[in-house]
Amino acid sequence: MEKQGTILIVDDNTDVLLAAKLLLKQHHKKILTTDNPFDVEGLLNTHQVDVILLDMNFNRDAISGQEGFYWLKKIHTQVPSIAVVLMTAYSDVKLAVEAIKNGATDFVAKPWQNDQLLTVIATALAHAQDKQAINQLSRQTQGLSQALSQPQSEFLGQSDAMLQVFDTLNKAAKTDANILITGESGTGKELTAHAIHAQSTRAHMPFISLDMGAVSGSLFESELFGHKKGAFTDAKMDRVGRFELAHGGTLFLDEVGNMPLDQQVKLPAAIQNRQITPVGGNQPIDVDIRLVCATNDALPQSVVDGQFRQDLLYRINTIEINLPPLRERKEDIPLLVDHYMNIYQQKYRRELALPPSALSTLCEYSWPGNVRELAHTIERAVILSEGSELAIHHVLIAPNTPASAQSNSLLEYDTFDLDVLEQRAIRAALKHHQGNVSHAAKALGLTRGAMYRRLEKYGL
Ligand SMILES: Nc1ncnc2c1ncn2[C@@H]1O[C@H](COP(=O)(O)OP(=O)(O)OP(=O)(O)O)[C@@H](O)[C@H]1O
Repeated sequence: MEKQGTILIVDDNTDVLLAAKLLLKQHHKKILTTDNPFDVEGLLNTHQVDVILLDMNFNRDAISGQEGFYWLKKIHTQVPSIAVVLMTAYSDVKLAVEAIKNGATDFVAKPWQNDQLLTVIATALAHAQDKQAINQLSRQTQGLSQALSQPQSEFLGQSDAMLQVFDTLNKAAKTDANILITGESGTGKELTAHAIHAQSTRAHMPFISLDMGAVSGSLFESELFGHKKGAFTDAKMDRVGRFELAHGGTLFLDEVGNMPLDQQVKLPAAIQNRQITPVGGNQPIDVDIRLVCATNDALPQSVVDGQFRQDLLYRINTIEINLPPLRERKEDIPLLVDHYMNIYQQKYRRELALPPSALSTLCEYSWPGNVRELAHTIERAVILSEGSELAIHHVLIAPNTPASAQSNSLLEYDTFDLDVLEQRAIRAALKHHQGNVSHAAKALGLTRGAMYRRLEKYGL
């Protein structure tokens, strides 16, 4: 077995140091020794020590062990995850208990039994490694939750419809009410979910999201509630579900309308009771979450069609925020164009003026892909414009033609470029299905994943 761990032995008796070193070096990767506890601080600065075997008395006549406690405290202030095993020739149970109470991992009496010392050090090493792993995970989680809870971009709007959205959002964000966000693809549902989290009292806690459109049928329960090792063939170890990960924070279920009916059964009770049971487990776990869901499906209709449970809809839509399509709030277009021009001019180091004719073309266009499409259109225009003005005629396909004519242009074959034809088909399908990506993908014979890859590719 590969030797592991760096052990530091601190004892004023050099015979003890030598004996312990000879024994431990057969089992551990690196052994450091010092007879002077004042050296410890420097050693910890230069080495990644996992375990310290620390004498409790350094003055010949001292037998109280208080010195050991002093150094123990100092070491933990410097490196909290280090495991410290205290040793003394004057052992007694009281001292052992006090050592543990003061944060020692274990205690050995001198002279030691070799087997006993090896076991104590091996256990302390495992303990230290667990602590290091937990520290690393908690740092990761902190970083992740900070990154994830950052609003991805500014949330803009000046139309009456968007002012109404902001008003509802401000009122609802402060409560723990379940919120359902509806709207076509690209209208800003995910952005809204982030804004809710950022304005809630949970802002410093995790924002955990799950795209229900991307989870395969049999894995829903495990994704949401976690599973216990052995719960099913592939469950090789315990797994924490999204509900638990979001504890204290916000759980965002995107594309909630894509959840298969048979997988919806356990969700209403979990939401109602804020309690989940991992697959294969029998202990319910309390979870303190704020639930935000989003969909571009008309869920009441899905209920009528027998595709969505009514009790689930009632649980998730305490407050509903509907994001209107961009074509219904054209007053927002100049603001958004300005915003994305700033972003992309900075990104591509360009300085372009926006001619009034370009702005009016942008305002007249129907934006089936909503704000996402607008952002991508501006980005392409900034890259492709050759003069000192933003030129949009390259990037907006037949911008002034009405939507019906745009889809007919498919039949005219003014080009045989497959990419252009594919783009047009996707735009037409999105238009036809009011921006509903799932429905458009289905109509085009694509999976949602393949559809999203194409939307990304074409910047739609
Ligand atoms: N009001 C807005 N202000 C600024 N940017 C916006 C706004 N609305 C949407 N966006 C931007 O448009 C893009 C699409 O937004 P988002 O992903 O939130 O839409 P969505 O409704 O969740 O889409 P889908 O249903 O396809 O997942 C993002 O880059 C987002 O930052």
